[in-house]
Amino acid sequence: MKVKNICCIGAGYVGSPTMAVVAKQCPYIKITIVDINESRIAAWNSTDLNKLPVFEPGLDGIVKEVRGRNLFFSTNVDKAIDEADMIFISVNTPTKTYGKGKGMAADLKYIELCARQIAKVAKQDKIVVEKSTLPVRTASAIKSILDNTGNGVQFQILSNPEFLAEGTAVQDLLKPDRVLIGGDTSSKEGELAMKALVDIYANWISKERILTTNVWSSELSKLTANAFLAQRVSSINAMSEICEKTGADVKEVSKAIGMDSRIGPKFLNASVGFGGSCFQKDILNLVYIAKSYGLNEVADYWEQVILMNEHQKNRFSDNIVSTLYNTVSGKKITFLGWAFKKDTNDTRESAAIKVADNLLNEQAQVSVYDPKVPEERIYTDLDYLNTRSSDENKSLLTINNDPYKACKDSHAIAILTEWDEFKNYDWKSIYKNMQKPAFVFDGRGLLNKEELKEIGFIYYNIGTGN
Ligand SMILES: NC(=O)C1=CN([C@@H]2O[C@H](COP(=O)(O)OP(=O)(O)OC[C@H]3O[C@@H](n4cnc5c(N)ncnc54)[C@H](O)[C@@H]3O)[C@@H](O)[C@H]2O)C=CC1
Ligand SMILES: O=C(O)[C@H]1O[C@H](OP(=O)(O)OP(=O)(O)OC[C@H]2O[C@@H](n3ccc(=O)[nH]c3=O)[C@H](O)[C@@H]2O)[C@H](O)[C@@H](O)[C@@H]1O
Repeated sequence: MKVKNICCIGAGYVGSPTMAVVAKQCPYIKITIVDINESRIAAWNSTDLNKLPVFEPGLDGIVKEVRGRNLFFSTNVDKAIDEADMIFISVNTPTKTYGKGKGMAADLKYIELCARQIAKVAKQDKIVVEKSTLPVRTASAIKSILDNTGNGVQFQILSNPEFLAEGTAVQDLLKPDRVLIGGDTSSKEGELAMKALVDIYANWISKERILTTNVWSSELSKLTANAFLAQRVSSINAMSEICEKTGADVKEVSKAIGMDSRIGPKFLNASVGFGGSCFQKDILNLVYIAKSYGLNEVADYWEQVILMNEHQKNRFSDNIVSTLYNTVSGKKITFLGWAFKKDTNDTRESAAIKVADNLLNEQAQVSVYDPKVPEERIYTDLDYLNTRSSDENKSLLTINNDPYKACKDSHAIAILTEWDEFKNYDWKSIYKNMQKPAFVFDGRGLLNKEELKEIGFIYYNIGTGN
């Protein structure tokens, strides 16, 4: 079967870049991305490419090329489902905030709504692809809903988790390390459905990189990959604290261990803590799954990755307070960066949020500059914590579109995101306009320590003694 019409439910950070790249590489497939969020769809349809809801290097060019050709954004979910041969579900699967599994399990209500809607609308056989990250065995729940509430048509469920990282999404999609497709390997229909999806990717990805497995292995591999990646960050962050106490330098340690080909050099940058919408959520989900099978030691093992990450964020803000003579009350502290990593406007679970909250508890005046994150997003992130009223957050935290103004008169600068532009600032002029002594707390090991010290800054880096 050759797929000619795709519907993708969910126009977020995954659905839209992924489908834009599929549309670019497969001009013969008509793709409609649908979402219930009208303003998000309107923004994807905006003629001003700077207004696209997701900032990703290279994405605007691709959207310009394919939008209106074979890629469409719409709120008409039923129509797109009806017309499609293959439907990708790429909706959010956040941590549950209520009921059983609160704070740990994945909330699958959006997934279930999609399944019920597909079942209601579909009048011909469809292949349904799980693109969202899901707990292992979710495919059986989706299948049960589709088979029991559908119109008697046949559904094949595939798992096709996404491994793109934000900030490099386009490159990751064009040249993935691998594509993973899980399906029903025991039936002819299952094999055919998998082949239909393999054939789409094979338009630009070599067959050796397209891996097919049973559906449970595919679902679990996604959670496993994120757990391993996050574990590496927590591991190097744990070493960073030992480095600070012993005079070792975490960058040198990373380099030394990374040259061992069994360890490898990537993902060994010590930081203020990992953020992003998925690492924490997916590990919590894994911990919940382990606990639900009574595997308490397994659950505790993975939970430690999150606990270490919390510790890293707290110890960063604690260090700011203790270094500034044990009080930051009324002192201006400037945050350079709010996004959870560079080259994205995404702030979900960004370390900056927790660090800001801790400092605001100490009555600091926090001033924020981020090149891509809009002002209202920053306040929404803080308000979501419910630590203090929205008015209080607004009075304690200010946002500035000019980094030099953001830094003026501050006692300390904290680097929360590794945006490249921070390296090229005129640090002499920033120093001149700050309170003295002027401190820099580099949560990303981004700046040139010697240069800053030469200017007069007192400079703290994660993972090096002073
Ligand atoms: N953000 C990332 O880098 C990655 C995310 N993932 C996974 O992909 C999934 C989606 O993540 P994001 O794109 O970041 O989420 P997102 O929150 O940016 O986008 C999800 C979209 O789905 C829409 N939606 C929810 N229910 C709907 C429904 N019933 N009908 C139509 N639209 C609906 C929402 O309005 C939202 O716009 C999650 O499971 C996530 O774990 C996987 C790999 C990378
Ligand atoms: O499922 C997902 O959502 C995605 O999660 C991560 O991608 P992402 O969160 O976009 O970004 P990463 O580059 O993995 O960074 C995550 C966090 O770890 C931090 N990090 C990363 C690497 C490192 O060495 N040190 C470090 O602190 C980053 O600053 C960031 O806050 C994975 O890398 C993707 O493969 C996966 O698809």
